[in-house]
Amino acid sequence: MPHPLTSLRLRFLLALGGVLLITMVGLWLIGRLLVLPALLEEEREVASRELDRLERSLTHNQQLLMAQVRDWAHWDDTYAFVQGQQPHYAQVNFSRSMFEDMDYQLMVFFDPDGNVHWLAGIDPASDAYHACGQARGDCSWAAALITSLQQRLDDAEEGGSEHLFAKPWPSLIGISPVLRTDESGPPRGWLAKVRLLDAAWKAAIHDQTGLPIDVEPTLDAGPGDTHTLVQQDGTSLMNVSRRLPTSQTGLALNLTTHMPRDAIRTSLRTFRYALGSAAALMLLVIALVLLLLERMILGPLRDFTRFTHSLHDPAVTHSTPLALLARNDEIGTLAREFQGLLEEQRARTSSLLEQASHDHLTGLANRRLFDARLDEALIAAELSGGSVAVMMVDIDYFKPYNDHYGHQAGDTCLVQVADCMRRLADRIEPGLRPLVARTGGEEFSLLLEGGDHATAIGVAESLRAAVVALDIPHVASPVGSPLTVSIGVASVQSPPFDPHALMREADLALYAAKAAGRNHVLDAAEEP
Ligand SMILES: Nc1nc2c(ncn2[C@@H]2O[C@H](COP(=O)(O)OP(=O)(O)OP(=O)(O)O)[C@@H](O)[C@H]2O)c(=O)[nH]1
Repeated sequence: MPHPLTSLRLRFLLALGGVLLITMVGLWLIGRLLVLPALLEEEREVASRELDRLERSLTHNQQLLMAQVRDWAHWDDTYAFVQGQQPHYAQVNFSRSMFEDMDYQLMVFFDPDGNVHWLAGIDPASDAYHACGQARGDCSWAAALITSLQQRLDDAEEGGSEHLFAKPWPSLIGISPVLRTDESGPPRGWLAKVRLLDAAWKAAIHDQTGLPIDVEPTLDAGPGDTHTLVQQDGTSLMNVSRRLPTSQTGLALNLTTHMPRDAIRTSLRTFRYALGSAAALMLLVIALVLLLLERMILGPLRDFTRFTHSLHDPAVTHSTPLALLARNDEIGTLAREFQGLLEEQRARTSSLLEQASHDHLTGLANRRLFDARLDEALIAAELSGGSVAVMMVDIDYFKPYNDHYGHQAGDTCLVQVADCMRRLADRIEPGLRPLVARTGGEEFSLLLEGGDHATAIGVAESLRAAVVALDIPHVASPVGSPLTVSIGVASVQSPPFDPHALMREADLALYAAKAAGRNHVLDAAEEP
């Protein structure tokens, strides 16, 4: 069994875990380096578009103011008023409520020399409405603003001029020359109207656009919009500002709004959700892959390993599990190849065992096998109280046979005698487990397990007669043709169950049989 740390399962788990990690890091990097910057860029673009909207609102307000200025300035009554006529003009047309309704902070009529002819407005500090002939006394709050206006009177052509002021207050300005109603001249002075970009104006813009707005004086216009992230009441907001140039040199207005970051938060949440889902999906896939790996590869490999391991036990003779052999995949091919090799190996082993234990000429058991079986039989007999009989069979005068008929014929003769012994053994009761062996050149032995002495003598006699019956000519035999054998018989049925002693007895009996004139069967008891 492989070490748990080197097992395929763990290595696959680590490899798939690595893939998951790399994928998640890759996705995270994609989110960080590509998605997030793109979302931020889009958020900035949206913020800039909102600023565009606010700027358009401001411009629209400016144009509206300008149109109102022109309406008033191109009017016969105004034309007369700035020339000192129309004594009730101011009283009839101007009041605090009119200023409030029209969102005017200040209206100033200038004479053709640029001097103030008349003015009216609401002091932003005291919120008091005053109308005056000069920017003094109750109207002194407007003096600085009027000075700025006077510097721009010359810019106002027939159609008038629009201005954005940063100081003294952020304000929209409209200036128009005073003409008759039919817009004929000559101009008799100027009319200027001022609308402050104050809290009321900001609230109105907020209502119109849905965007909070702030306008602050600042130094000079800067390039592009600036975006900053701020936390307000625990909520992340994006502040976006744009510097608008004013008519006042070196001064600008900072137009600012802030927007909730809902869109980017939603997108990021969606991205994180997608990331989490991808991770969960990959985990599921990994679990599934491991499960399939276990079922399709690791499980069968384990079965295979268990089987190959069991082959170390020589008693195991079964073949590769059928489930493995039946597979159509690579493991099936491996199992079939292995089974083929196993069968070849077993056949080779069996052939080697056969060669090692049998005589190649006659096919009978050889001495090694005979001795092994004799040892087993004696042990079994000793344990069970049984008996064992052996007989030694020797062809009479075989040397003369060889000399007379030749070695080849001698071989044939040996095979004939061996076959005769085999046939006889086949007829012996199987319970005696007869074993015929070629134990020497022209010497054979027969083992009977459990046969008593009389049975052994009977078998030996039958064998001697059977060889005679073969009628193999042996004209060179001193005892005369046909070929004969001499047999010595020995048996044991009580201790000691010694194989050497038993074989020596059989040998002595054989010697006695030969001495008795050959073609004889003698047992140990009958030896001289
Ligand atoms: N053809 C052949 N002869 C063999 C083989 N093995 C042994 N022999 C011969 O068997 C003969 C045995 O001769 P001996 O031991 O003198 O015995 P014997 O001539 O049979 O005499 P006794 O046994 O006393 O009857 C020898 O000539 C061996 O060469 C064999 O495999 N083939």
